[in-house]
Amino acid sequence: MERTIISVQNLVKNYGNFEAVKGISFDVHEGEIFGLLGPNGAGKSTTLEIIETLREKTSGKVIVDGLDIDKDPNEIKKIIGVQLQTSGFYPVLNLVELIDLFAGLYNREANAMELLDRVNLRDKAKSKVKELSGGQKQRFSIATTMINDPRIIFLDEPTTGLDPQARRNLWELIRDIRKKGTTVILTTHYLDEAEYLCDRVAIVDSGKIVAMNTPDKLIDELVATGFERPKEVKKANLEDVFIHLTGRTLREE
Ligand SMILES: Nc1ncnc2c1ncn2[C@@H]1O[C@H](COP(=O)(O)OP(=O)(O)OP(=O)(O)O)[C@@H](O)[C@H]1O
Repeated sequence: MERTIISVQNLVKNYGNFEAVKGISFDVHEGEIFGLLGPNGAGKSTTLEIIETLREKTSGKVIVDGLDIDKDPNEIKKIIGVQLQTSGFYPVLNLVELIDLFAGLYNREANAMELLDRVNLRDKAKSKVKELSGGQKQRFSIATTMINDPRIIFLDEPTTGLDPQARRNLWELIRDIRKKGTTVILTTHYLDEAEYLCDRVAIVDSGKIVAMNTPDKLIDELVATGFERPKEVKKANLEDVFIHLTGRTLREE
């Protein structure tokens, strides 16, 4: 039996008269990668930020690992890791110094080199964030989510703007984090990413969940309605060509 680690019930968020989130409910199971998919403005980031305790909800109930967001937001903060935009990092500090700074804020000891190893950035330990490539910046921001050894990490569009090799590298990193027992909740616009990474997805549209299941079951449900994709005449696509020619290894270093 799966254990529910996040429970969202009838969540509503209004910005003035505008209803950004219109009463959504979902559970995230411990140890899974759960994806929120949806077009721009669907309400994905708003939903994540409410669960992260960074944004006030209008109504509804959110329970994170048994803790009520209205009663124990500070306890929730201790067990989650939130990916920050890399533009927010202090520009004068190098990667090790930034990790030490965050560890201090969490009141924790952190082994900076071990964390950098996990995201394949040991050789950049003395670099500043602005000296990193896009993929390296994303990997570093994921490393910072793990400083407090969280039970759950939140990733908001972790691979947006990355090249195919860097995306695949990040997918393996996210799977590796899950393999070590951390629950992952992420948002993405990329459906191939959701299909490859997520155990279950919720498709959000205009503030409502329109479907929720494993990617496989959602596809089976669509096929059962008689839907058929126009026949693919080629056995590969342009991305296959690109990866075949340029390989899977990271090129950013
Ligand atoms: N602080 C705010 N004040 C007013 N409206 C907001 C605010 N934040 C978000 N919105 C609106 O709420 C809606 C949902 O925004 P949200 O950022 O949650 O969507 P999203 O699904 O994450 O979109 P994206 O994929 O573009 O990041 C949008 O219409 C947005 O314009």
